[in-house]
Amino acid sequence: MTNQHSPDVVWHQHNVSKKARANAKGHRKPAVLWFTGLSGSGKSTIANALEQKLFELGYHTYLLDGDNVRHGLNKDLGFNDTDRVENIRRIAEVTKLFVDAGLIVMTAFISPFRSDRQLVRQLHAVGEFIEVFIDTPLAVCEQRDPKGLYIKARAGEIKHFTGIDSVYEAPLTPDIHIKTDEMDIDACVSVILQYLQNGEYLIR
Ligand SMILES: Nc1ncnc2c1ncn2[C@@H]1O[C@H](COP(=O)(O)OS(=O)(=O)O)[C@@H](OP(=O)(O)O)[C@H]1O
Ligand SMILES: Nc1ncnc2c1ncn2[C@@H]1O[C@H](COP(=O)(O)OP(=O)(O)O)[C@@H](O)[C@H]1O
Repeated sequence: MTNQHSPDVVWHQHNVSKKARANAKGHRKPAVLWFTGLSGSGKSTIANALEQKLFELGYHTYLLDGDNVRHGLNKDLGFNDTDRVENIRRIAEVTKLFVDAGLIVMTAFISPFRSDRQLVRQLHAVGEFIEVFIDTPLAVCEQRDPKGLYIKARAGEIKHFTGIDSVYEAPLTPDIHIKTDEMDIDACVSVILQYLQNGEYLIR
């Protein structure tokens, strides 16, 4: 592994492995559940409910949320395409560290570009990246408008708003496909838990 800006920096191999860290937590294997979908689709709501469920079952989880990360690590970034790409690139690297720590990670970012989500998948080992498409029609998101952002975007007060004047590229083959206009929150969480159980991520 090389760093193009600092070719003399070498990668350190640690004595404690990712697998050992995961097993110490009683996990079978770490993973990142990468939620993607429009604003208001339900990413944060479902990821939160899922995290609570996993936490109650005794798993060590961490939830990275778009709004929160943009208050800290990515507070220098806006919503033009270049900044969104950099936003996802940094988050991807953070998820890699958390997965290396052996955790079950959840992320709730719009992550509108297919190519970026593909890059995140490639950053992780096979089976560690689970793309969760929170598939909610724009009209439903707009009706919900939990933060009042769509109304502002329609009024031209927010520029580059996803689904209005900025693109959202829906996943073509997501690992998990959730339609929130057809299932309540508990049912959405159950579908994801079932996937984790079937994939032998969970042992209890
Ligand atoms: N222009 C524009 N477009 C989309 N969203 C906007 C915008 N401006 C602010 N917000 C708020 O920021 C949240 C999305 O941030 P993300 O980091 O997830 O976006 S991205 O992945 O970089 O596209 C998003 O949060 P969610 O509603 O939870 O998706 C919005 O609350
Ligand atoms: N089945 C469902 N799954 C997720 N959210 C739902 C569902 N039905 C209604 N909602 C509501 O939709 C809104 C989704 O908002 P939020 O989770 O903040 O979306 P996002 O994080 O994608 O922007 C919340 O007000 C939530 O209560």
